[in-house]
Parts: sequence; C-alpha cells; structure tokens
Amino acid sequence: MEKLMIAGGRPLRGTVQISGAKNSAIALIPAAILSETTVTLDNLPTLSDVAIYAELLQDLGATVHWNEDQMVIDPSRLVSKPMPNGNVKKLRASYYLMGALLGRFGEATIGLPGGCNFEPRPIDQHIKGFEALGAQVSTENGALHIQAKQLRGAKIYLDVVSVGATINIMLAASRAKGVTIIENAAKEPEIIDVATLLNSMGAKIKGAGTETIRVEGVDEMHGCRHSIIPDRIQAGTYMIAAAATRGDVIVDNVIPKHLEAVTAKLQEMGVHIFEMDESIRVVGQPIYESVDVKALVYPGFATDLQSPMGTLLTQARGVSIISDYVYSNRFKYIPELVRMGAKIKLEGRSAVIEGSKLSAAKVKATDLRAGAALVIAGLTVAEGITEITGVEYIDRGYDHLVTNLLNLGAEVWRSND
Ligand SMILES: CC(=O)N[C@H]1[C@@H](OP(=O)(O)OP(=O)(O)OC[C@H]2O[C@@H](n3ccc(=O)[nH]c3=O)[C@H](O)[C@@H]2O)O[C@H](CO)[C@@H](O)[C@@H]1O
Ligand SMILES: C=C(OP(=O)(O)O)C(=O)O
Repeated sequence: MEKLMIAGGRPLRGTVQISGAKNSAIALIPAAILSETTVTLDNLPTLSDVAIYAELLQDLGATVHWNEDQMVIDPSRLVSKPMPNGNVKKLRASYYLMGALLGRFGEATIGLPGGCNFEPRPIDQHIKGFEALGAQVSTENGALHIQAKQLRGAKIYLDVVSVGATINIMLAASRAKGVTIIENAAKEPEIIDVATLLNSMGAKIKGAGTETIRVEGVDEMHGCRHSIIPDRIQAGTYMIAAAATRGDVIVDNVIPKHLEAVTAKLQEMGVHIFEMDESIRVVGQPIYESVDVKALVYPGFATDLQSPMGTLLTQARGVSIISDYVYSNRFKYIPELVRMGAKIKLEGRSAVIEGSKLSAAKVKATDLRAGAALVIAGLTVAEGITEITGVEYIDRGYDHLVTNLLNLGAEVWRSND
C-alpha cells in the first residue's frame, strides 16, 4: 500500500507554481465534445482525474493527445454509447458527460458518479435541469438514461446553489433551441472558465459568475484553444501550509481575487500576506489568534479548503469554530487529526477546535481534502514521522505534491512497503 511519509517541523520556504484548476479541467474536457472539431486545452494539471477523463473520451471514440500541460481533443468520431460502469464511477465530474452528450447527441446513458464521498452528494438539480430542457430521464441499473428529441430552452431556478448542476445545464442548453435562463446559479470561477471555453466554441452564454446565466442555444459549435485558470484550492492549500509551518512562501501563478476569502481569514489570524499581480506571499508568524470560519458557496470561504483550514486552526491559541454550510458532514479528517493529538469536538455542522500540539501518527486520508489536511498536519509536527495512507485521494487534486514540498524544504517521500 502506498503511503506518504512526512518528517515535519521544517518551515516551508520558497516559491511554488500552481497548476491549472482540477475543477475546471474536468468540466472543460467533457465540454470539448460539444464541438465536432479539435479543442486544445492549455495549463492542464497532471492529475488522476484528468487521466481518467482522457480515457473516458477515448472510450467514446474521441482522439486525445495529452502532453505535459496540454491536451488536444478531436471529438469528430465520438459517439454517445452507454457508459454505465467503469471509469465513470471513479470520479465525480463524470456527470458532465450527461450534459455534454445530451447537448451533442440528444442522448446519454451514464453511471451515477463517484469522486470523494464524504457524505451523500445528490444530483437531483442536474436532473431537474435536463427535464426542464425537455429531456426524459430514467434510471437503469444504477445509470441515468437521458434522452430528448429536441432540447428546448427553459427558465430553471436551482433549489440549491450547485456548481455541477449549473455547468451541466450550461452544457446541454448550449445546443438547445431557444434561450435558457439559470437562476440561483453557482458563481465559482470555474463556471466562468467553462462559459469562456463554450463561448470560444461558438456558444452564446452571458452572466456566468453571477446568479443569473443566460444561454442562447446554437446549432453548431467548433474547436478552439483555451488556457485553464489556476487552481485556487491548490493555491489556498499551500497558503495554509505556509502559515501552519510558520514558513515564508510565494504561491505563484494564481488569481489573487479568487483567494480573497482565504487571504482575509489568514490575515484575521495574524498571518502576514502580500498580494502581487499573479502571486501571493504568505509569511507565517509565531502566534495565531483563533477565528471562526464558515465554508460557503463562492465568494465565501471554499468548502474544499475547510479541512486544510481545520488543521491550521489547531495552531491558533484559544478556541476556533469551523462550520461547513455546503457539506454539513465534511469532517472525516477530524478523527485522524485527533489521533495526532488535536483537541476537537464535532457539534452538528461545526468543529470546535482548541489550539493544541500535534504529534506524529499513522493516519488515513478518507478523501482528497482530508488528505490535504493531514499533509499539513504532518508538516507541522516537530518530531517523528507521520504516515498517511489513502494517497490515491490526494493524487486526485495535487499534482507534483512531493516535488513541490521538497522544493519548499519539507522532508517528504512516498513509500510502498
Ligand atoms: C468536480 C467539482 O467541481 N467538484 C466541486 C463541486 O462539486 P459539486 O458540483 O458536486 O457540488 P455542488 O456545488 O453541486 O454541491 C453543493 C451542495 O448542493 C447539494 N446538491 C448539489 C447538486 C444537486 O443536484 N443536489 C444537491 O442537493 C450538494 O449535496 C451540496 O450540499 O462543488 C463543490 C462545492 O463547491 C466542491 O466541493 C467540489 O470540489
Ligand atoms: C470534493 C472534491 O472533488 P470532487 O467533487 O471531484 O469529488 C474536491 O475537489 O475537493
């Protein structure tokens, strides 16, 4: 079994380059199949989810060339064949094949998605969107069969603000007849990135990044070249790791505006932060004040940074409270942190975290960001070696993690014994 080993206690120092955003990449790759000609994506992260998506498109008949941070997708020979099992179960974002195949072929059969299962993650709003566009949706042996003779634009009010549903509806609506209005849409930067790609492919989308998105359907879409936005979650994780280890790190190739919520919270704790055009310098301090953190939809504090932030709060004096208003049970990392000496109590959708000294232990990453939280915990521990299993989750979201941390002066390695 593969493990990540960390001999912590060294302040992170230096510069880390942030790659393209996972949550954009795994929406942009399926979006590309709405075109019949070649789409080139630049600034792609090297992640297991991206590799799985490349295979999914190949299984459907597309030609995919992936070289370092560039992927060239030729979807001209792609067909909509049923994909009830296999790779679709390995990642969450396989649900975007539903919207993309429905838009291009009027039909999709896709197994219910996998990904990090820290709690039940329904897709009823995606289905509601497809049905509003005129599709019929049925369940066949754990897969959704979605079919429409002709998709028609509609007004769709999302009951919950959902990143995935907003993007999935944009994908299908791009090829519908008429105008679709998505109300109560999610506003995450990744949604703007997807709309930018779709518009470069010939779609007519306005309002992405606001709560009302207007999609005017088009008959044809074409290839283009697009560069993916930087990964704000990866960037936020390194910012938090720099603070937790009392280091001094420049997090480079970021859009500082996307990181405002985490920057503000770190400053409130006493971390020194300097923003530049495309980078952020984080200078750790010996003493941090406790703070309360509420994970919310964008532009609030990201739920994907809630677990890493939970680790940092163990380093503050006094009692902090971290609550998650997107996923009320995203706290599987807490028992593992407690094994490392953290003093934390779970109360409903909140964790009450008392400043405490962590110690090395054998712990398990139960999902991607739980893994990030444990890596940061391991980096702060002054004595002993922290062993983290569940490395495959961490590889879903952090490319070149070991190399990046080594470059920042950490002592970390993978072990296969
Ligand atoms: C691949 C990807 O981009 N993943 C991100 C995306 O996941 P994902 O798009 O799956 O998350 P959503 O934004 O859809 O979920 C937000 C909330 O809405 C609920 N919900 C969602 C859809 C639905 O049909 N019904 C419903 O009830 C969810 O259970 C959750 O409580 O946004 C999440 C919230 O920022 C992030 O944590 C994930 O990293
Ligand atoms: C939960 C996450 O990803 P996914 O939605 O792909 O499982 C994440 O990136 O933290």
